Amino acid sequence: MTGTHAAADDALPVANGRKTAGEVWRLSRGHRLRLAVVAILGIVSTTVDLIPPVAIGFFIDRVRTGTAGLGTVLTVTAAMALSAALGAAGTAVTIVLATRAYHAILAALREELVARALTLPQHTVERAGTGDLISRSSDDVTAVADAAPAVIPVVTVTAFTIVVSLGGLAALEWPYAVALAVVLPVHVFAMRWYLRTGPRVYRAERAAMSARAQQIVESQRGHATVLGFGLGEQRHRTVMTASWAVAVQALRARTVQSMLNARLNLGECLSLTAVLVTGFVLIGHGASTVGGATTAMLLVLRLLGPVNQLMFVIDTLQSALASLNRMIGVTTIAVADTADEPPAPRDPAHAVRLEDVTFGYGTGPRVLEGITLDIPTGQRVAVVGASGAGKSTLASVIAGIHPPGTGTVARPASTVVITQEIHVFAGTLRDNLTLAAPDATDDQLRAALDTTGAAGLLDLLPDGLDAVIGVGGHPLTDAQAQQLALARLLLTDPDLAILDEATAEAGSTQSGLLDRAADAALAGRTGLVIAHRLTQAAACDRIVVMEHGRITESGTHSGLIAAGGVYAALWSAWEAGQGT
Ligand SMILES: Nc1ncnc2c1ncn2[C@@H]1O[C@H](COP(=O)(O)OP(=O)(O)OP(=O)(O)O)[C@@H](O)[C@H]1O
Repeated sequence: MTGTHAAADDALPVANGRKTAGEVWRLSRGHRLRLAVVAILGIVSTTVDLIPPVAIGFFIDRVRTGTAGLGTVLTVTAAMALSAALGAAGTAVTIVLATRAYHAILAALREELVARALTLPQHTVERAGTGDLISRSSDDVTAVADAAPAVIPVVTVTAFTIVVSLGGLAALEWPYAVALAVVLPVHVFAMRWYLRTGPRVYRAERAAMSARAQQIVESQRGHATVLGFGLGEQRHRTVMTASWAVAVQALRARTVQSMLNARLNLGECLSLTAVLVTGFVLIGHGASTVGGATTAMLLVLRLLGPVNQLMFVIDTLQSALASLNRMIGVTTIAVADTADEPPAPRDPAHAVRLEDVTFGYGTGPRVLEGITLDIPTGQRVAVVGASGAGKSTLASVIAGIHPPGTGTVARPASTVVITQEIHVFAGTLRDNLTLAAPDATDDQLRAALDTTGAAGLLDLLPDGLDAVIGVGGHPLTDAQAQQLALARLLLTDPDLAILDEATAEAGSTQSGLLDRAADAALAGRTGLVIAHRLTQAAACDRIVVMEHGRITESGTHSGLIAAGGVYAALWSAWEAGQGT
């Protein structure tokens, strides 16, 4: 990947300045005519703005030589009024056009970012942390959009004012331009120092914000676990530490800003002094008039105002650029990096085939070791084992969510996984179902709900399929959400269905209902069920037992009971537990 770097091994990439410039140029296609009009209007309105300093100098000289009359006053006043009106109108139009182009380009970038984020494989997002991606598509987009009102007027006006004012100063008397050129390096050094220091500080601030978002998202996502294990205090401390890191980085950023102010004040003082002394010497030698020196001072003031303003918005600009680099970092992740491993060629009689598969998360230890598994088409296999044995990881590797470390995985192209984390999208019940099958008719949607035992949901919701569910709508219970997911599975009609603890959350009254729903959803297709309740496993064609990342037993329920191994022991414990 070129033009981007990852802040840490697992972090999403961040584009460098060159890459960002290239991407912005590409996204500006379609707006270039508008940008050209911005440039022309900007130059013209800034040139018109030069009239007042020249008119004031002219007026002072007339007064000093006693040649000023009512005509001079009227001419100067009219020129200044005309310049103010034309300059203001031209500048306003320039800013409006520039702002429109800015937001149009940002909207295009945001669309690309969201489209890319939605196609990133889960393992890439998990490695980087969901918070990082969320922060880039929320905090960073906001930072870039919020920068517009402050940055656009200043950057557009300043850029043109600098060019035009410098030209005007040189045309007046070259020593003025030379005097300014001598002290200009102070501004340049201030700018260079800031450009060197600012992005680093702002990047660190944004990274700290990402880390904080990640901690908050994890605490909320794992709410049940946090409560279950009494981790509230620990999570609170973790979020506080992450928040404090944001505060420290924000303080650093504001310190850098204050140091910039000090440098700007020094530059301003030196520039004005240099031009004032030059004017004094030139007037003394008869090379300039008092009016000319006044015009020069006014031009320098005109120039310094925008230069200082530019420095102040560079602060916002740097922050926005750091965010822009992070946004573009996501959009430019190479497709090859994100493409899931294609499933190995498969034998139609064997829906799933794993050969000597190993897997570990990131640089962590292996959690799957030497897994060889064959699931004939149409067979329903249950995976059982202790917590942490690797069942969910195996399901993810089979589903293609995580590519295997070594070994090969073959699976049907059409595979659907249902995990405990079922997302109900904010929208109608119909929207939530047609995600899986956009062309499904209402009858088909109702039939899917009926098959998964969720037809009663339609009676509960007065608007039926048009009822709004999810955030801001009718809340669904966990069991209803699972039925919805199973109905989506039915509508997708995949060759392989993987149910990872899909019914484990259910209470005892719901579990029978969900077992039947899962049974109906799996009917007639190859299934892999990560079973926590052994009755679910017992109903499968075959059971594989996992221990410490390995498959240690495999067989039918009765065969494994007869073998008297780990499964038999688990079953006895389960039966004993049910009896109490
Ligand atoms: N995203 C992850 N990053 C790092 N380690 C992980 C991740 N997910 C799981 N693990 C680790 O991998 C090992 C296997 O976890 P896995 O969730 O696959 O087990 P499991 O048998 O499904 O457990 P459970 O029944 O508790 O869900 C565990 O040691 C777990 O801590």
